[in-house]
Amino acid sequence: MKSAKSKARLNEMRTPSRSKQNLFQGEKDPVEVYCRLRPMPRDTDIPCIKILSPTTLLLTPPSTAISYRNEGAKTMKYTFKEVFPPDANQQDIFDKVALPLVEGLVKGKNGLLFTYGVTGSGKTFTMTGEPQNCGILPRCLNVLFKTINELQAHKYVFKPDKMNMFDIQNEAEAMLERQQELHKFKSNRKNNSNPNLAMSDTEMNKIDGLNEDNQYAVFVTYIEIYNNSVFDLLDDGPSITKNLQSKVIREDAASNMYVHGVTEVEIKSAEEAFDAFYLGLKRKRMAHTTLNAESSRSHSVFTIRLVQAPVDSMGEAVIQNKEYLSISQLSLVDLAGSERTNRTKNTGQRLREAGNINKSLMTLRSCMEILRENQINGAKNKVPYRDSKITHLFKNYFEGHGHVRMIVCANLRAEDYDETIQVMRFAEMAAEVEVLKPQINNAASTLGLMTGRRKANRLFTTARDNINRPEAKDLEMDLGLVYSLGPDFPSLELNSSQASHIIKELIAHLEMRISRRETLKRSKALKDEKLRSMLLDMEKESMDIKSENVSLRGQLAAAQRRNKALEDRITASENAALSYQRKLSEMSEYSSALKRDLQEKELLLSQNKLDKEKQKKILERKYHHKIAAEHEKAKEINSEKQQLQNEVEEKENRLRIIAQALNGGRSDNITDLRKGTGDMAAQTSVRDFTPGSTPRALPAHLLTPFTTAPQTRESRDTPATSRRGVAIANPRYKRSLSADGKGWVEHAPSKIVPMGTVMKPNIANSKCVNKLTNVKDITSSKKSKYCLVTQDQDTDGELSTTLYKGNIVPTCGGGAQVIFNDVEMLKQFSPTKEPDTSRRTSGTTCARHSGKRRDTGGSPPHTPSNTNAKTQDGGSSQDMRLSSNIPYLYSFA
Ligand SMILES: Nc1ncnc2c1ncn2[C@@H]1O[C@H](COP(=O)(O)OP(=O)(O)OP(=O)(O)O)[C@@H](O)[C@H]1O
Repeated sequence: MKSAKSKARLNEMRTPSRSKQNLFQGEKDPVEVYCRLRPMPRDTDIPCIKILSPTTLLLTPPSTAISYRNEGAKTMKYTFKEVFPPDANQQDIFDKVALPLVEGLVKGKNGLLFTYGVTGSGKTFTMTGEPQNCGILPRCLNVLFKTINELQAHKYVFKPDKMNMFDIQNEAEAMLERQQELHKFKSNRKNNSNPNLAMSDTEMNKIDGLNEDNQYAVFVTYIEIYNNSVFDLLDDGPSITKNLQSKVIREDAASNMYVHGVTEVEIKSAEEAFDAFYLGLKRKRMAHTTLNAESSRSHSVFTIRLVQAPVDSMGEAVIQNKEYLSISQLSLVDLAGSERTNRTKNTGQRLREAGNINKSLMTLRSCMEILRENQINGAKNKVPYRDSKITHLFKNYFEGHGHVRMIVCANLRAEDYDETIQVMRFAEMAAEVEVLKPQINNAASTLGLMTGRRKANRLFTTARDNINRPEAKDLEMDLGLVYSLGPDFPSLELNSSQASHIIKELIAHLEMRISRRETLKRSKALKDEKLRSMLLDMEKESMDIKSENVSLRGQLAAAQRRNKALEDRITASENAALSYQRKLSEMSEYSSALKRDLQEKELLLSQNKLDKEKQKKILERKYHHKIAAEHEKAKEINSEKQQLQNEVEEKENRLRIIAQALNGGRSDNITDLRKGTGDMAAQTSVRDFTPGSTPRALPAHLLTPFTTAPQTRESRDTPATSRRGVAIANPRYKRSLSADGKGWVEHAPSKIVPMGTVMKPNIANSKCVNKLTNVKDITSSKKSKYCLVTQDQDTDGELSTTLYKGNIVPTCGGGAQVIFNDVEMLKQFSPTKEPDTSRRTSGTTCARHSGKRRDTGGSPPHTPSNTNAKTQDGGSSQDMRLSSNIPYLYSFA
């Protein structure tokens, strides 16, 4: 119930249309209006159009639309010749809308196709298309050239006369112009091609029903109507954006409208046509609006004119008569988008553009309306074609003869509803306008020329060429009249009584003809048989060839596949090689940078080397000087040493004399010595020599540090103020050597080097101590000898053990003192070392130095460990760390 109601309401709302009777009266055709819906730009968009059937649309106003406010939610239904859904492809649209127009074009009919719709609804997409998805225009050119391909006249045979008509030139004139053009082309070659617009040859089929007895030529013009001025897009002059002259629209002798002085280019192939189109496209004014980033702001008109003229009876050259020319044209129009200026928010130039666009579309609309009214009511209202350039130019289509088709492009989305509804109304109204059916001008038929003459001529030429070929020499050919039955009939006039002989003659003639006919029949039958068998052979051969062809095709396809694979591999390897080359060049750059670095560093290095050599030479020179100086000094020292040695020897001799004197009690000797030695005698203390001990000569350097002042017997009893802390030995308390037990106190280092490596004396009846902490060790009556053991490494790296031996003498304070009187050195030389001849004695040398010293308070002797010697009566301890190996006196006061 509800659906019936709404259906009734829909019917009510449909705009008034004329009855079918009116539409198809007489020799007129209505304007055919198609609708193409473009896919919605965003998934979130809400549609306002629904496809009810392949020809009908339903529009529902959204609540935001102006018409919703005025009329409420009234749905509108619109009918078209066909509705193309959003997923319709370009080929479908071309086949259904444009192909019939191209067919009409080759048959001499005019056609007009325009796209109409709001901005961004897909007009340009439909007309031009996109790379790899061509629109109507490239497809029209493609199919046209595929159709007329071999039937084209040579270039410049037809030449525009600048007044919308054409002249016909003979072959010589045309050739001259071609040569001139070739010359110009070479010097001024430009490439405007856009390969993306070109289509593959296999995509299009050719049109059937072409008059093959005509020669054809294609001319194109491409104009733009911008701000109601006409501009030539194929003009090779100054750039379209600079100071371009607008063109005027004129009427030619046949009352056809045309753009005066427009560049009309003769095109010989689809590629040339694309070049021309692309050149024009580049020049088209494009501007951005807020609605569409690439919106065209002008109407563009691409016109294809096809000129055709019949060939002569020989089927070769065009008949040189303009009257037989047939000119048909197909105009493909991409109208600028209609838009609501308050919605686009355009200002200034853009606002003016929009105003002009809308005005021209409005004029188109009112022209259509008035035309329709005139056609319906028979009124003769003036149609305002001249109000706008676009309507002015297409006046002929509406008043003259031609097919007019329109594609209405529409957006499904609700936000475009208000504009879309206007477009739909215009489309509905345009569909009711009628145009006269185009007439076919077949001037050639009035010439009385046979049809198919061109083909016949071609076949004849081919056959003649074949006969002249050398391989056709042996071919059996019957080029004369094959089936003649003999001479002409004798006279059959029976005008006398002897006519019977005429009858006999006739009978004989007829019999002869009959027999000849029989012969011919037999020969024909034979020939037929021969031909049949020949045909059979040929058929067989053809079958063989076909099967061979199939297998060859298979092989070819396989080879092509292989080739393709190889090509792919080659491309891949080329790419890889390229990348390797890049890497190689990078590496070589890097290596050359490294080499440069290396060279710089080598340079620096050699510089440094030179500097060092220089310094070395300087140092060597200095060193030589120093060595020489050292030699000099050594010589001096040696001589000094020699002198000193002499002195020491002399002193030793004196000391020996003193010792002898002491032992022998010869005081006179002492006196002599004192007299003789002066200071030297005073430096040596006689009291330090223990009776019974073996006097030994101490080296001078061991003696000197302890003898700072001459000592006398008196001064021995009273210690010098500087030696106040040191106990004085009291010879009265001295134990006799024979009485004591000759026990040894052996003061050895705590860390003794293992016996295997260092010499160590074996002292019998000894007590070994590492530290002298207990005074009883030396004051006990059993120990009268003291031996201090040190182990050390000499300057040659040899280890030696030194024994400092002495007697323990009790002091008057109850303590004890040690008087060193012997030094024993045990050394072991390594056989691998360079022997020191001065010291070596069959592998082991014992150096023994003896001497007696009286402690004079000098530096304490060296001990292998830190030794604190405490005095017996609790006196202060003494640090005995030493810096030399010289034996001293231990004193325990
Ligand atoms: N049927 C379609 N399928 C896919 N994309 C489309 C279709 N129609 C239009 N488009 C896309 O929509 C955009 C606008 O289309 P187009 O430029 O053809 O609009 P227009 O009506 O010519 O605009 P204007 O009037 O401003 O020139 C383009 O990017 C185009 O690719």
